[in-house]
Amino acid sequence: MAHWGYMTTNGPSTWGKDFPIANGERQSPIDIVTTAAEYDSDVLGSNALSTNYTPESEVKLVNNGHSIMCQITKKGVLTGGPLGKDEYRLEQFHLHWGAEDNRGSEHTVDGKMYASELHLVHWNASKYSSFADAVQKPDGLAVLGIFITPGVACNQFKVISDNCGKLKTSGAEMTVDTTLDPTLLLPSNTSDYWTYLGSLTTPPLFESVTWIVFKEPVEYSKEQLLALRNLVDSDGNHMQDNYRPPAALKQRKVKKTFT
Ligand SMILES: C[C@@H](CNC(=O)c1ccc(S(N)(=O)=O)cc1)Cn1ccc2ccccc21
Ligand SMILES: [Zn+2]
Repeated sequence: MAHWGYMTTNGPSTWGKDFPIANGERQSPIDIVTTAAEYDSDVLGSNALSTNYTPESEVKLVNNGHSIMCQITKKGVLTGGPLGKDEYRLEQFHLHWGAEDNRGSEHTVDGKMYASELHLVHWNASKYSSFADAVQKPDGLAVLGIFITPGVACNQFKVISDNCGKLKTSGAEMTVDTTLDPTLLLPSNTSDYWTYLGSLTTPPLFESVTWIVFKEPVEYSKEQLLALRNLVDSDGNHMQDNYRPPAALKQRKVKKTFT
């Protein structure tokens, strides 16, 4: 089978051929209709979402052919909010972006697309033994979605944007000898978010993700966004517009932690 991607010939509209779950009941991303989201005080009340990440002492970057990914080696824990007492372990983070600032995010807010979307991927270490074990379980994964909008540079993201040029080709990997604190990639307000049950947004599209999408976007500079657009994908083209459009909400409710 032609490897999946984001071109006309192998993009999101073709994924259902090899991955029938593409038309499933809990697919991601979705359009977040803000007026339809339900305020849920017990999601907020019982225990606030909390992150406890250990800064990486070196940064392992991989161009995996459809995004740039940072592999996490230190212990980082996400818990609380919709995750209850379960502790989810940070595994990796990566991004999706557009060829221009008017598109690139996967989730949309009342139809609005942001220039990019950062995903911090976690797996349920309270219930499963590894990422591979958790990846197909309905409560296996939790992903933090952070909207990115053009503005001032994000200092913590510099180690990635400054090295995209060296990760040009698909399969390229590198280790940068510098620290990175994933906490500093999050927006300042991590209390206000939407949450719903969804899936991986790329094949195999497993329906195993509790999504937590922050309301407040983070700013990256134009140069940082341009660095992403200069990456090359597995077909040797510029890696851009690597986002899946919103899937049907079907019988799901989106919850929000703010009024
Ligand atoms: C999950 C795939 C690899 N994909 C991901 O890990 C992944 C993570 C997050 C997102 S997103 N954009 O939703 O945040 C998308 C994909 C590997 N893989 C394929 C089959 C398979 C079977 C067992 C273990 C791993 C397996
Ligand atoms: Zn993603």
